[in-house]
Amino acid sequence: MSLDSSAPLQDASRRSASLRLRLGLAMPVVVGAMVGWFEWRDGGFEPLLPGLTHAVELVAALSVALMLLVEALLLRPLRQLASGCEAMESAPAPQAADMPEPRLGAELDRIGHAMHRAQGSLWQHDHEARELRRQLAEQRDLLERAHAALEANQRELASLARIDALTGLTNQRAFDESLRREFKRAQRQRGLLALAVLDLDEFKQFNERHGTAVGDATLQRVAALLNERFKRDTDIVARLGGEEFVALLPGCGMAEAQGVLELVREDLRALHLPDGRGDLTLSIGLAALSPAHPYLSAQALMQAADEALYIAKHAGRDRLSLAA
Ligand SMILES: Nc1nc2c(ncn2[C@@H]2O[C@H](COP(=O)(O)OP(=O)(O)OP(=O)(O)O)[C@@H](O)[C@H]2O)c(=O)[nH]1
Repeated sequence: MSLDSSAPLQDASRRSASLRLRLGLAMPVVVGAMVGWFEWRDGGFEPLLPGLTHAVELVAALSVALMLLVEALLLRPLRQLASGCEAMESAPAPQAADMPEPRLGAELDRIGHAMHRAQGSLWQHDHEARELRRQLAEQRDLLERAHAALEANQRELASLARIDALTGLTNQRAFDESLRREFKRAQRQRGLLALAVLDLDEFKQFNERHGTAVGDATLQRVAALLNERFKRDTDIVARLGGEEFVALLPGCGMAEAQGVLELVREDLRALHLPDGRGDLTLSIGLAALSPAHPYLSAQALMQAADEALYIAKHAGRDRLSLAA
């Protein structure tokens, strides 16, 4: 069954022509009636009769004018609308693919896609930034730990720089500082300060007989002996190097120091460490600062103790020699 799509349009066109015809007939009647009513109201039908021709002309003119007005304002637009509809109806239906997308919709779509891509990109950047922050925190943590380890190492190094690695005693550098400090203090306070230099006898032979490892162990035992004998907080025992030790005894005079040092010599002999000639022995040089026996400087006191040691060695070793 086929549908005639032009039928409603033809019907509308027919109704438009019929309307025009009815208006053409009704208009003179309506206008005539109106003119008649105005004439009757102003003076009845008597004055109308002589001017009938004039009235007919007036009705005809007004009817034509009204017809033209209706034609221009109503009928012509209606016809144009009808022909427009007719054209739309007769045009082939556009395929969906051929239909251009509305411009606004396309723009909104493009903006939507761009925003979606920007959102993805922002999310990616945010993710990368978080990852970078995490790595940065890790690196900072590592750096802080490395810094702490470095500080600990530096402290240890500084401490090692003041300590003899083999015996754990104060080393020469730290001892020199202590000697200068204690000497000045004793001078200022007119106090006592004893300084002993202790040197193992014939230690070269001892090493050769027992080996360096035993020699090392022996140096450690001597260090322990000295630590045992010089226990006061103010006592300072150091290893100057090789088989040479020192004991700095603030507040200690010559006689008191001599007594303790003789005990140290006995302690060592009691260990019975054979060196080829007999047991290992010590030679000691002792010097002491006192108001009665001043020295000009810490170096002078040290030199006096060294000279006393030299005398002890040349006097046959295994003895304590007092500085003059
Ligand atoms: N085992 C060991 N031996 C050392 C160390 N330092 C120095 N010596 C040794 O101590 C010996 C010192 O020898 P010398 O300076 O001739 O003195 P000595 O043999 O004790 O002779 P005198 O001092 O004159 O009695 C050398 O053989 C050094 O090698 C050490 O740290 N460990």
